[in-house]
Amino acid sequence: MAVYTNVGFDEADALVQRLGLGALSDLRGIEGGIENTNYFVHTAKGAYVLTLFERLSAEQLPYYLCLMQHLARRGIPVPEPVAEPQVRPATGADLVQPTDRARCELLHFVAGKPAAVVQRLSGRSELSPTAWHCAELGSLLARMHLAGRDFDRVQPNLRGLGWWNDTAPVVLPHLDVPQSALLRSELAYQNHIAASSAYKALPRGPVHADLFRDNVMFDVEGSTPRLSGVFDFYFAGTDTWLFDLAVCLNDWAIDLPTGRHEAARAAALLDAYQTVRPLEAAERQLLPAMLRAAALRFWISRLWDFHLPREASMLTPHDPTHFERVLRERAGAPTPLALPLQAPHEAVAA
Ligand SMILES: Nc1ncnc2c1ncn2[C@@H]1O[C@H](COP(=O)(O)OP(=O)(O)O)[C@@H](O)[C@H]1O
Ligand SMILES: N[C@@H](CCOP(=O)(O)O)C(=O)O
Repeated sequence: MAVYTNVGFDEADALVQRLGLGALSDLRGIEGGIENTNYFVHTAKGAYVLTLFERLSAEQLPYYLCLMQHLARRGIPVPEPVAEPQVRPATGADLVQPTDRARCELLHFVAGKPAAVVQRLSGRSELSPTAWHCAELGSLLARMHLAGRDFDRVQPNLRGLGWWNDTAPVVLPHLDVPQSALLRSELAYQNHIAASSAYKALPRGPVHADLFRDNVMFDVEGSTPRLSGVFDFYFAGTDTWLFDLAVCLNDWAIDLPTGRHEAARAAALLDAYQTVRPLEAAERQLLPAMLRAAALRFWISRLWDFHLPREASMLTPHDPTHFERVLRERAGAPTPLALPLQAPHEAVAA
């Protein structure tokens, strides 16, 4: 469980009442998660999740909360944040502008921390996905990318290349010689890729950037699992759609003990994605590089969380060696997927 900040019953009750959700009947710290403080909240009106943001600032949060609202309103199964009811002034003269109002309405403060209350999704995560689950995810991911095209806010992926470059020197002292060599060489490779014209041509928009198995829920209808929702948008940002796809492939379509690519699940995910949005030539070309980028991103963040842990009541950091293995696999097998990945005329040009 990651509970960095304890929230009292009365304080949570005051918040949900203010949001028009009725009286609080149950408040429980959530097991799982590493980034923020999360509680399951039950009120007279239903089931919600209260999140206290431990690292993100009140200035950064409207991007994530408004993105969730935007996607939910376009039919993507995303928990919609609960807005603060507006107190209407007697005259229209001092009404706030819609953008500012949206920012204030979705963001709350609890125990001195910025906080949000979102709908609780039904279902459960599937940690041993089949090709069927991967196809459900692939289709949802493509629909989510398309639904984000008219989202009007821009905020970079805060765990993107700049963060990797800044954080590598912080974790390097904790690594042995082969690990340091891998980290340095992969970072150099990713900086080279990011400067290429092929990379600059990649389509981009708001991406989830952390769509692991534990951030997706499935309901079972009869014997058929149906994706019921995706959550935890707090690593989202404006980035390439391909990076988002690579994050998913690296978590949903690998053999976990070895980190090796698993062909049937990867094909199911990719086919379902491409049924909704076919990949462009530059994306097919750079998929192997983005699979490496996605492995590097989570290797660095896991190293950082592991070697520089934060204070929490209970916290189980994720194993960094997993993504070291995935990265070695990806770097050693540059075209693991059944796609025409690199036509001769599409070589990466710096
Ligand atoms: N909207 C939601 N609906 C249902 N369960 C949720 C929701 N948000 C979070 N959870 C539960 O809380 C856990 C931790 O949430 P997560 O967002 O992954 O935390 P963190 O951002 O701290 O890593 C999840 O594994 C899930 O069980
Ligand atoms: N998914 C990341 C870490 C972020 O944790 P989450 O619980 O917020 O998804 C990882 O596995 O390293």
